[in-house]
Amino acid sequence: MGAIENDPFAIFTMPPPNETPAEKTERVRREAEEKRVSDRIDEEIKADKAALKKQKSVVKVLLLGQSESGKSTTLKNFRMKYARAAWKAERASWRAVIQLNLIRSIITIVETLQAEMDGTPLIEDLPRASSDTFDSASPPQPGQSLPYRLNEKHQLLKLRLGPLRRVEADLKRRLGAGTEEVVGGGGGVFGEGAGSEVTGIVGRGQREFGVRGWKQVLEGPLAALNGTSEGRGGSSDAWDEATEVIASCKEDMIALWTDEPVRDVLNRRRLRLEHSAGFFLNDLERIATRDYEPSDDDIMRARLRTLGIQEYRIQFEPSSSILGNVGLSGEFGQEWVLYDVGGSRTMRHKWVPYFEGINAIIFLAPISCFDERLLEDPDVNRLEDSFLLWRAVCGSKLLAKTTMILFLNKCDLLKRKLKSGAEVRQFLPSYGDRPNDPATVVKYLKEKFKDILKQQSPEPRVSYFYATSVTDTKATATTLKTVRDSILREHLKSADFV
Ligand SMILES: Nc1nc2c(ncn2[C@@H]2O[C@H](COP(=O)(O)OP(=O)(O)OP(=O)(O)O)[C@@H](O)[C@H]2O)c(=O)[nH]1
Ligand SMILES: [Mg+2]
Repeated sequence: MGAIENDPFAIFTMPPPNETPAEKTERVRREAEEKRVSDRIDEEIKADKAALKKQKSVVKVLLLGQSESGKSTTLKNFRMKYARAAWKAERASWRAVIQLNLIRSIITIVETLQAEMDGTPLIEDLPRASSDTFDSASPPQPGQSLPYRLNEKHQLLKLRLGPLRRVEADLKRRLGAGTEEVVGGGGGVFGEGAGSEVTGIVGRGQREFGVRGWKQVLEGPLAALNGTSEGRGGSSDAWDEATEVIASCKEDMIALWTDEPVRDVLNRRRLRLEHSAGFFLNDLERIATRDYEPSDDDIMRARLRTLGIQEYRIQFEPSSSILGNVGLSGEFGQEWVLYDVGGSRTMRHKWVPYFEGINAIIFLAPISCFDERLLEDPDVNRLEDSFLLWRAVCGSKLLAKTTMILFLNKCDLLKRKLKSGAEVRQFLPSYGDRPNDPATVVKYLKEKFKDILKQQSPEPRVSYFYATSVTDTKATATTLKTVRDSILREHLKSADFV
């Protein structure tokens, strides 16, 4: 059989009849060139396909929620469990952040005492929430009618704790360009119209410190500890000086924090430091020492506000993946990118560009703050803000197919708050006469969030709801394992190219 019978297309590639030797040479050269171009195109297509497959095989998760909802803490849990080496390398660097958190609390107390000594009037009740479903007025605080009894001892403590201000400035400088003081502002649930880069607040004597790039910040002190951070103007000696001053102030800090009249003043001024972020005053004995090393729990509780968007990569071990269970191998789904965002209103306009191509949203709704208001907008109840935000996220067309995971967070604080007498129905009238216990509150709020999801989702979608306290690393590890496997399972289902 000839070539044409074997290959019907051979007729198109056969040499022309009566081809001269020169024509043949030219034809062979041309065919070789065409093959080279064709092979290159094939290679490029193959590489593009591989890149697309790799890109599609990467799992992308976005952490959303208002400021102080626990997004960065959830990320820390992920990294502690699944990126152990990087987590360990950063551990020492968190010491500076925790020391700064501690000093901030002390300075807040000193300033509050000063206001009391100066006779500065109590902050008036802030305006009521505009919503008719929430009542943001604070209930009367215990101890409001107690007389204050501040004396020379308090003046003396204030004097002796003065050097902490210098340490605060030093720590801030040392933590570097990645951090800055922040204040509030910005309207709209996604902070629309808030074009400016952050900056502002904070009410009730609290001040906060933000971080534009965790890595920058954490590398700063670490480099300083290693004596290599000339750019940040510091040697480890100067670094140790901060620790030295803090250690030498330990007894005075304890005296201040455990003083009964001081507690009365804090109550009168409605300053509940033990409920606020970055609270370490009950750990002074352990932390205000020369050889303090942060524990995992300390790092979870450390507070550093996120500014902008932070991206973290986690490479899961093949053995720790569910891939084997579903009969898949290779690198599919092992690489994850987690995006941590700043949650205050001025920063929310930056979220939307990240919605595209996201596999799952982990939305943090702190449910203990049913009686609190947004720092950046004191007219808005924090729980109400979470409902509005959840509504907007669930209703986003870009996220129509995204798996939604809701963490009803800060359950530990909810328990403490309910135990101390705060009543949910006082702030959320629709709660009605239901029992004011944590289980009922969690159940009620979970249903509310579920209803919103159902109403707002453009099409039915996969969703999961968890009651969490993400500072509890052990319980969170279990939750994260379930979350990871659920996200991966959905990702595999949608992976039509595998
Ligand atoms: N007690 C308790 N504290 C929590 C919990 N979750 C977070 N926190 C603390 O709340 C503070 C704020 O948490 P972050 O994770 O920094 O909050 P965020 O959502 O990242 O806030 P932004 O970066 O401002 O958007 C930290 O000091 C945490 O340790 C929780 O479940 N229980
Ligand atoms: Mg954060």
